[in-house]
Amino acid sequence: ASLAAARYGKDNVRVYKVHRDEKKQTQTVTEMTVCCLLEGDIETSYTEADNKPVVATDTVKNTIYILAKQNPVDPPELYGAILAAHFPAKYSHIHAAHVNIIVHRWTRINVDGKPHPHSFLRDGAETRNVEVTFRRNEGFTITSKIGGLLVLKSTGSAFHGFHRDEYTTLKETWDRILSTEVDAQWTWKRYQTVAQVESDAATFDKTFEAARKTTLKIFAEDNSASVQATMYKMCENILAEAPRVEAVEYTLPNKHYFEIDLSWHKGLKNTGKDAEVYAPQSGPNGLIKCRVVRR
Ligand SMILES: O=c1[nH]c(=O)c2nn[nH]c2[nH]1
Repeated sequence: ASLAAARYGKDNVRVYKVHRDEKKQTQTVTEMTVCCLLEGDIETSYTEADNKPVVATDTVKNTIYILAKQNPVDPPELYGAILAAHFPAKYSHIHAAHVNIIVHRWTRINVDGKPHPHSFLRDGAETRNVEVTFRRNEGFTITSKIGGLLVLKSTGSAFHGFHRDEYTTLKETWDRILSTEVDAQWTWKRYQTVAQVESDAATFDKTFEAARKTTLKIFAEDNSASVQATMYKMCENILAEAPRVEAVEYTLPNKHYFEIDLSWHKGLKNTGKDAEVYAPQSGPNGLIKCRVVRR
């Protein structure tokens, strides 16, 4: 047998950082969960029980905290790049690092119409995520993500004209509930240095906000012919708004809400245009994926 691939490190490293603006008497917080995995000349630690090449995962964890203290943690793309580049720079036998960051929501609380200086709420399980791979002599591959953005529309969604045969029972519909949990990501043109990533810092934030806004706008306004058709429009818009983005990928579960026929009860009408009470389904669910690139 031989080792075909190997990477190791620390996962689920929870990090909180506060920024205190003395002048404005306002504090800002960031909370994230970090995974950092290393690749390099580490084969003998697997094949010969030789621990000499092992930078301990505990050391990786310590490094995550130290670099969070010494560097900005926002945008996560920049902190991810600083962290990923650190290991090949520090350890000549480590050639690549893979960093995954999940940024959790702490939205500033508005009290009596005013943003509170140091109080926040977790308004949803939605996260902003980043995946950074740094490989010596190759630079950074950065992917930015929206995770877990749960949306529903009560109409404005149809699904008809699909293929029918002896396996098909699904009825066509011109008016259905559409609900999904948006998992969207966009991959940037390769960066060569941390300085180049830093020079684009504002672009990462701007693009995240634009992608989120576009997703919600198209979800709401598109008279959806299908999940496929609506998600393609989202991807097209993001590519148009972010010239440095090379590809956009969406993964959308179709979280079904089924009509409940109640006509057996005294002829109670609750289907078609009379449908009001539905059964939300945990599963099975549709799962629709796409990757859209520039022509
Ligand atoms: O939007 C949809 N796309 C599909 O492919 C599909 N299949 N069943 N329902 C569906 N809805």
